[in-house]
Amino acid sequence: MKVLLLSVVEHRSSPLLQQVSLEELSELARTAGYEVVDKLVVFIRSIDPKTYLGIGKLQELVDFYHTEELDGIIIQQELSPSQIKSVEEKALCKVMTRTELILQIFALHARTKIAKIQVELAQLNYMLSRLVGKGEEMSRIRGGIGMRGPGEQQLEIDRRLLRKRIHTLTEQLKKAEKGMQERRKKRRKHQYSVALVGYTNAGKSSLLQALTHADVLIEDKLFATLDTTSRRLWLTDGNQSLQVVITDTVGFIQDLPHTLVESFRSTLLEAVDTELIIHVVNSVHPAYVQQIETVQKTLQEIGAEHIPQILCFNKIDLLDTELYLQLRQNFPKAYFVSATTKENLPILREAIYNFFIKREKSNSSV
Ligand SMILES: Nc1nc2c(ncn2[C@@H]2O[C@H](COP(=O)(O)OP(=O)(O)OP(=O)(O)O)[C@@H](O)[C@H]2O)c(=O)[nH]1
Ligand SMILES: [Mg+2]
Repeated sequence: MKVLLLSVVEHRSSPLLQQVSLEELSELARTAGYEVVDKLVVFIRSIDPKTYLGIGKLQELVDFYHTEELDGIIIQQELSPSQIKSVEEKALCKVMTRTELILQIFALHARTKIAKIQVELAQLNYMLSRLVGKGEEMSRIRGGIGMRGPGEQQLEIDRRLLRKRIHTLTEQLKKAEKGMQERRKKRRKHQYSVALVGYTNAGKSSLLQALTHADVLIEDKLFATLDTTSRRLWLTDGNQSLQVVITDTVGFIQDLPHTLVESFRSTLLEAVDTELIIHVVNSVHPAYVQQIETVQKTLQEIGAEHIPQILCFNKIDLLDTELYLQLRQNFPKAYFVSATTKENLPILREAIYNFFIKREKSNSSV
């Protein structure tokens, strides 16, 4: 499946960031199984209401890439349904937005019943929001008065069917979540808990495996993990020992589609409803600073910003010495580990241990 990737931007602001997010779009496309023939940033003076990127630019792309021979074009920006239709008519191939691509990956990777329901809900809500937009576009064309056209009647039917299915799924999800919460509560009783949180592909599952020898899915793909996995972790300082439950979670991404955040909110909240968060960072990613910000923002969005965090830079085996020293200087309180070589994992274990021991002491002294 051959695709062309486009990011259409109005200003020439921060070309580096444009490049990084295009690189991420490319990773997303690869994860979904597409072959990327080319990726480019298209600069425009202003958004064209009909085709978004403007008919001239579009024609250039169609001629240069023979888009009719491609399986699709994936666009970083959120085009309206009518803009997508216009581009499709001109390019003679399917056009998809980044949101749709992410939804597709989630659908591909969902394994448990609960994840499957959550993904379908997110997809349907996205479709519904697009249909609502379509209705508005239509009524604008009609000037707001007059008879209902056949197209609009169909829209009404589609909308009603979507809403019905959304309602059924929401009920199913509520039931499944309740069961999950109860099971987890039982498990968590009298147990210390930690969550591994971070940008997608940071190495959260690898760390869980390295720390607990759990058999979890690790892939060089975005959103490999959609279901939360919990494992036991034994920590000791030679005298005293304690058991901690450590949970792997779904990764975060910049501009995570709103409907996905909504659908996964309860799972995420459940997963991070712990005493401690280990925020895992891919230390060799060129945009690691933005990735840290995105994770903090998402934690805020789900109401988990108050939970104490340990910042943990992973993949240090790939870092050159200079960068490593620089990072250590910039983040003096952070931990620097490698899930692959297991470097510094004992120090991380010690930090987790100390966190709970300290808390225990302060609790008993109150
Ligand atoms: N060199 C190196 N590679 C690592 C390290 N940790 C993880 N990786 C690789 O990074 C990729 C992503 O690892 P995962 O553990 O699946 O990452 P994740 O954060 O769970 O990703 P998602 O579940 O997709 O959000 C895999 O190819 C791992 O082999 C590390 O310390 N060093
Ligand atoms: Mg994972």
